Amino acid sequence: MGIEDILLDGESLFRNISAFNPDYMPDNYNFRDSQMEAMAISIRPALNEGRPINSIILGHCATGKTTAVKKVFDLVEETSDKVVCCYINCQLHTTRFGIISQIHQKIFGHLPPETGTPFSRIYQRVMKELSDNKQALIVALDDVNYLFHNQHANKVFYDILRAYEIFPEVKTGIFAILSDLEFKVALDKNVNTVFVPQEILFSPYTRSEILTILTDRVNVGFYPNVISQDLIEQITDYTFESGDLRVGIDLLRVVGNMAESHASRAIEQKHLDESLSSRIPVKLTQTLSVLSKHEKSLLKIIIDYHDKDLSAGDLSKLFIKETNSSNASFSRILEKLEFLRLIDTKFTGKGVRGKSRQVILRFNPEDITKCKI
Ligand SMILES: Nc1ncnc2c1ncn2[C@@H]1O[C@H](COP(=O)(O)OP(=O)(O)OP(=O)(O)O)[C@@H](O)[C@H]1O
Repeated sequence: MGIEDILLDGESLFRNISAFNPDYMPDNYNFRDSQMEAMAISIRPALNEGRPINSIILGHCATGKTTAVKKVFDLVEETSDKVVCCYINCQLHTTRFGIISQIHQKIFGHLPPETGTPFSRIYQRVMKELSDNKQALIVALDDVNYLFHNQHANKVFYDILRAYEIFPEVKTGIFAILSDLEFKVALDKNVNTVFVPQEILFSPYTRSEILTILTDRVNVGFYPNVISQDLIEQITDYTFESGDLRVGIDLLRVVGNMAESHASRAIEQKHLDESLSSRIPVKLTQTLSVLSKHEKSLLKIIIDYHDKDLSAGDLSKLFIKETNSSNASFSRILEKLEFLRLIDTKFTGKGVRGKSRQVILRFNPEDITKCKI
């Protein structure tokens, strides 16, 4: 097939390819009723001028936490205008200013000016509006562990939860979403004075639940008979073993594309085999996509020299030479890469006062290179 044929060939196996996108909102959303009820119960007091119940929403990755929160928020906003529900992705918004700006956007429909307006003025404007409208505010902080990095969590929680000290009428609550149970202890440490939450737990999906979810997605995303039951079962096994539902949803998209690129009318075993052999972990792709230019540069240097056993000091010299940045910036970025769990650092006992550190990649360097950072 020539390139033109590929572009013009209207025939597709996908009825709705967006069903495999990471942000797709499934109409059919099963197995999470009890968690969604618990969220509704936490929000209910706010519908009657009470204070919402703070909650921590815990569960491994891809157990449906974000989707459940967004669905409940939509339902609340359809039911009542007494509560403003604001969902914030803390991977993207990590500062007090960034977070209050998102709340501002939710309330006023636009972001505040990025420069020149101090935090306190935006904060007052937001809270005054809520107070005038007698509205409560619920903020869902997704992947809240990203706020621990620069010790922003405590301030952000304080900003939101202590609004009543200045505006007694404003009732506020937080849903803190965490996918790594280890971080729960860190959250307690970071915000224990202001945040005493109830827990809403998202347990991992069973194999049969995964099968149902993937089958639903197949029915929305592909035309009938594009994929056999046997292949769906194999993808279910692979997903169950990986412990990440996103792997299965993404794999469906990849095998569909693979079959299309072979101009096949259906997905075949060889397409699945080929897709599995060239897979990049989804989680890795996601993490790499939020890195800045300098963060990527340092990661590339670490990859290039990963088998040379260089110390952090050696890497620092290479990084400074390539990017013209300072040693402080090297240390900050190294710490961030470690925080994102892309690398580990280990003291070797060598160097000045035994402070020399070795930097170890936590991922297969080939996988990172495949992501074309
Ligand atoms: N019960 C379900 N039914 C259908 N699709 C689901 C269900 N649970 C999760 N998904 C799908 O799995 C993917 C991940 O879900 P979601 O982002 O809500 O999980 P999460 O727990 O917030 O993940 P993370 O902690 O990694 O951010 C999404 O594509 C979502 O549509």
